[in-house]
Formats: sequence, structure tokens, C-alpha cells
Amino acid sequence: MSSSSFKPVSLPDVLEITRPDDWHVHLRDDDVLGMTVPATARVFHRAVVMPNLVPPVSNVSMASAYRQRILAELPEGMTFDPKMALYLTQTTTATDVQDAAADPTIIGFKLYPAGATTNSASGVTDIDGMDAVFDAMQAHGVPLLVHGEVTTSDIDIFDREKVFIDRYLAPITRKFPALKVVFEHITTADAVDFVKSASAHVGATITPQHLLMNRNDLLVGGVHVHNYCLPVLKRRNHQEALQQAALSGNPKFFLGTDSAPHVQANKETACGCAGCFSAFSAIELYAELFAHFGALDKLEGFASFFGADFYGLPRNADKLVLERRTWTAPQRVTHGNTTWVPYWAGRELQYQVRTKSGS
Ligand SMILES: NC(=O)N[C@@H](CC(=O)O)C(=O)O
Ligand SMILES: [Zn+2]
Ligand SMILES: [Zn+2]
Repeated sequence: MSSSSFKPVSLPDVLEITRPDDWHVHLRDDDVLGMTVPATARVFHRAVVMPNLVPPVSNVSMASAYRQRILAELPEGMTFDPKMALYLTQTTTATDVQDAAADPTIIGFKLYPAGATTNSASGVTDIDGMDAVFDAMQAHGVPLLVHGEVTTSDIDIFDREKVFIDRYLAPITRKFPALKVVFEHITTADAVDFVKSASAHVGATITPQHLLMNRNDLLVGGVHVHNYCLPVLKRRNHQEALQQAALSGNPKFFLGTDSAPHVQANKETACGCAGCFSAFSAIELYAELFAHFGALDKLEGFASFFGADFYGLPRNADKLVLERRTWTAPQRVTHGNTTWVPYWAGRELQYQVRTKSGS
């Protein structure tokens, strides 16, 4: 992580912030919830839970059942309020939108262009054909969450986000100016510029990996499979644009880890899955970035205020304390007989969340 604007400053030993929320996370389902739910709830009060299960979580009753399965794995003494994203499909109707609007545990609909990412086969194949649904979402105040990449084979993977903006996102925001849109896990300077110049109804989440790394970290000196996610890491000037956006205090940009576990065997293979599993060090990874730039005073807005404000939800009342002490992100995480290699495995971080036990 390097930039010309780096300025060494003295860093606080203790940093207290309003408890943050994770506006983009994959908790998966079944047994693995016993690992993912405590990992996220240890830090975050709310989380937007992504619906890309098989089959996709595409209506209110599926989301309510999934939410119950999540809450059943919440350890005693932890508080956690999962906000469910519904999977937008080509057959989603205006009635589905109305149902979603009536349920406060539903945060919005997630648009996956078919084929864009993990479990997106049921995604939207004809975005232009979704106008009636977008119209209903705008009318009912239901946000649209977007995986913003085109999927046609003629478009280079490094250009897919930019082309998506030009082809789909800009037209949607023009046609539906009051529709709330969250451009998820942005990766390019183009996305930063688009969000900045769009109306106040358009915001974006930024992941730790896109802030801390660029495509060299994926491809130089070998293929680093645990740094592979979608949208793929971009070149350094894009990383720097994301860093500036996150550090700027602009409330359109907020925290969404996109923590996305895939078991070790599915990452360390000839055709490895996309996703960085960051939940075990999520807020600490962001703190690393903000500390590096001497901007820890900006962390609370990005992590704890701007997402809640964007969604029109109250800010959290409780606090989280980070302590300055060097620790090493876990090399492996196991649950039952299964092993995952987390993002940033075995690397140092300089801030750590203070746990209730004081450990
Ligand atoms: N980000 C990823 O690389 N993977 C996510 C899907 C997604 O958010 O696109 C996953 O579910 O594994
Ligand atoms: Zn995505
Ligand atoms: Zn995701």
C-alpha cells in the first residue's frame, strides 16, 4: 500500500468509534453459519446479507427463513441485526417489490447480471427489461444494490465495471432519478467519478481488498488465489482513487466488506473461486488503511455513519474500541472438518478490536 500522500503521524493507542455496520457480506448457509455469523457479529451491529445462495433468496418468505437460520447461530450475549437483500431475477414482479417494501428486515433487491459472479446463474439476463420493477422500487423507496459488471465475452474483464456504468448504471439512474442505488464493491476510478457526480440517491460500498491491494498483489510473483475476487483487483491508479474516496469523508462511500468465504480446496485449485474471506479481520483491515494515511479520524464516518444515513436507518448507539497492538491475521479458520484460508492470512495488522473478555 503506497501513495505519494502518505504522511507519518502519531497514532492513538486506543480508538473508540460508534459500532460499525457491514453493508455487504456473504454469510452462506447451513453449517457454515456457525462460523460466519459470530465472525461478523463480533464487530458489526447490522449487515446486509447477500442472497446468492442456491437457490437464490428471491422473495420475502425465503429471506425471513434465512434470517431465522442466521439468528439461530448468534452466540449468547452478541447483538446482530441482519438486513436481507433479495435476489432480483428476470421474473421479479412489482408485487414482490411491494412485499419487500412492507418488511423492515428487507433492505433492497440485489442485481446480479447473469454470469457475473458466484451463484449468479439466476441473475438478470435482460436489464433493459426490468424497468417496471425499477419503477416499483423507486415508487416504494426500495433500494437497488448492484454488482456492476457486464458479462459479455467481448468485454475485457478489467473493463467490465466501466462498461456497466456506461451501458446500464448511468441510464438507470437517469430514468429513475429517485431510485436509491448502491453500487457495490466498486473497483475503479470510473466508478468513484460516477458516484461522486450522481445524485445523493447513489452511494457505493468499498471492500478492504480493493483499498489495500491492486492487481500486482494478485499476479506478481505467482497467482495469489486468496486475493482473487470479483470485480477483479484493478491497477494502482484505481486503488488510489478508491483510497481517496474512502478517506475523503464523502458520505456516498461506505463500508461493505464483501467477505465471501470459499473453502480452501475451492480456492487453491486450477480454477479457483472468486471471493476474499475477510470477516475475521474486517474492521482491522480498514483501520490499517486509515492509520497508514494518518486519517483514523475519518474511519468512524466511513464505517459507522454513512451507510446508515444512506439507507435512512438510525446510527448505532453502542461503541467499538480498537487498540493499537500488532497481531497476525489467522492463517486458517476451521469449522467442523472444513478449512478456509482468510484474506490477509498470516499478515500483520496494527489495530485489533478489544473484546469483552479483554483478550
Ligand atoms: N466478490 C466475490 O468475489 N464473490 C462473491 C460474490 C460477489 O460479491 O460478487 C461470492 O459470493 O463469493
Ligand atoms: Zn458482487
Ligand atoms: Zn459480494
